[in-house]
Amino acid sequence: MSSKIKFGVIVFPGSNCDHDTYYVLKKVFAQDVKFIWHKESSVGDVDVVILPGGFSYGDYLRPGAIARFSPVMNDVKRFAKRGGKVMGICNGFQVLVEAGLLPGALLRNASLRFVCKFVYVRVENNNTLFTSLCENGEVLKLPIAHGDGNYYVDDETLKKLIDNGQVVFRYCDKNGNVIDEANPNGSVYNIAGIINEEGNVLGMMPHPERCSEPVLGCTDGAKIFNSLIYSLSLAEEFLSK
Ligand SMILES: NC(=O)CC[C@H](N)C(=O)O
Repeated sequence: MSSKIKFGVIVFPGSNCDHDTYYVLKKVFAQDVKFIWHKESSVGDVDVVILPGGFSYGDYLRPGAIARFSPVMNDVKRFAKRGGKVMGICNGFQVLVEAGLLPGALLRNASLRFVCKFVYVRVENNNTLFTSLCENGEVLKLPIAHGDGNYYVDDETLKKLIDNGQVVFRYCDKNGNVIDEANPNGSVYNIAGIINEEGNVLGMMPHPERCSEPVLGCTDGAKIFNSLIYSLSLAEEFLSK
């Protein structure tokens, strides 16, 4: 496996996981990473765009509702449309939904409280770029920290998401049982992460960048970044032959 994958981490005013994401990709996974200020008109020459966690525009109005108008978002849409890989983590997921790159909405947590803790999610589809090194049914332990993580989608779209394998992660207990008690925010169908129909845009509420090295007490997040890096490197190797 040859060259490095080029990541771009978008920085909105109020992003606060941009540096964690940059650090993890650069230092833990030894990939190429650059920050992309939200006022840029282009994401430039990158393989993957990451929309990081945080409180873009202070979560005013609704999380992600203002960030979606940032100039760079036009190019993120263009990039995604032509197959570019996009990953939204927490606030990034909220921005992707507001921008219409993923279906549904992220509502206030059912508890009306900010929830910050480790949760378990079950991998529902390992046939994605982001989960290729996971098993179907595998349980990952990941941290969440959000006030608006309550994923909502109408019944018809939910059925489509399920039928198409677009539900990638669901909140579960540590044995992989998807139960109400394991749902930290009231998300419909215990959804913690989804992918678009084309398979190149992923949004997830948990933070893999906060649990990708042993010093942080958990390394399950690394499985997601490693899957992505592995999948893209394989594709690159294949195309170069
Ligand atoms: N960790 C984050 O990205 C926070 C997400 C978001 N602003 C919320 O509180 O819902």
